[in-house]
Amino acid sequence: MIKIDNLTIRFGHSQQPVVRDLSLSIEKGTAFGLVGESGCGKSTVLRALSGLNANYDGRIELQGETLDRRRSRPFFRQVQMVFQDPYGSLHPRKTIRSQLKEPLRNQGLDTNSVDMNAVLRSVGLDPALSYRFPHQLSGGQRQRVAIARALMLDPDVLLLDEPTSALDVSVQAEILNLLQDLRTNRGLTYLLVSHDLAVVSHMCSRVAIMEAGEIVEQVDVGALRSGAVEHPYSQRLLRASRMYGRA
Ligand SMILES: Nc1ncnc2c1ncn2[C@@H]1O[C@H](COP(=O)(O)OP(=O)(O)OP(=O)(O)O)[C@@H](O)[C@H]1O
Repeated sequence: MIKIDNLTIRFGHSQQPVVRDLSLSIEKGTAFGLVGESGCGKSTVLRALSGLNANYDGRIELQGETLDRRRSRPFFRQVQMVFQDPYGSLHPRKTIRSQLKEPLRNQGLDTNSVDMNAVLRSVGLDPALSYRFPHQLSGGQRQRVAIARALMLDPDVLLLDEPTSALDVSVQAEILNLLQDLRTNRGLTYLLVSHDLAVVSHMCSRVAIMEAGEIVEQVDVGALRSGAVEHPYSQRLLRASRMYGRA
């Protein structure tokens, strides 16, 4: 579904790239995790893939087609992003209803062409909440709204940037389970960025471990769960995680 070849990203005139020669591929209908410590470049990869940053070297393919650096409208029907902080990603003075219609407006589609109430129900929200503003919802409800907005165009791929790390621990599991169910029911493909090995091991079948802009190792989730990682950095990350001792 997604193939990234030799992605390199620099900011400004810096010689030192923030992401260096990164390659990975993601099978359709699977969830792929990108993990690593804060600042290693995970979000930068996601932003390049999503079209938010067109300034990269290398090649990104979607379903076998190389993407133009300036993404076209159809790209956004296929690929949508969910950010870490739903409060920041939702407009404070617009109702949920109005914000859910935005992706349709951006595509020049009739805003009544999608059954918004059905989408809201599919993320576990009562459609009556759509007349509220973001501050009138809980953190978990807001993230459900952000997920609903990403689903309005019925995409194939969701790019998930730390989708639960701004939430209470009790709510995190609910949102992760929701994302799991949505992927299965809709046949979605996920690229999930997280600093939390427990989250990626719960959600993903394949995981790339990133250190300072480079992937040091890619493993199946079984290897992660059993501690069978080889690179010293991966071993250190595993020892430091809350998964340590559970394997
Ligand atoms: N627009 C930008 N201009 C300059 N430097 C940037 C820009 N965006 C990111 N960086 C730098 O790139 C590096 C990687 O940042 P990035 O946000 O991708 O890391 P991350 O692994 O996602 O970390 P976190 O989990 O904390 O978000 C950091 O050193 C950051 O300061």
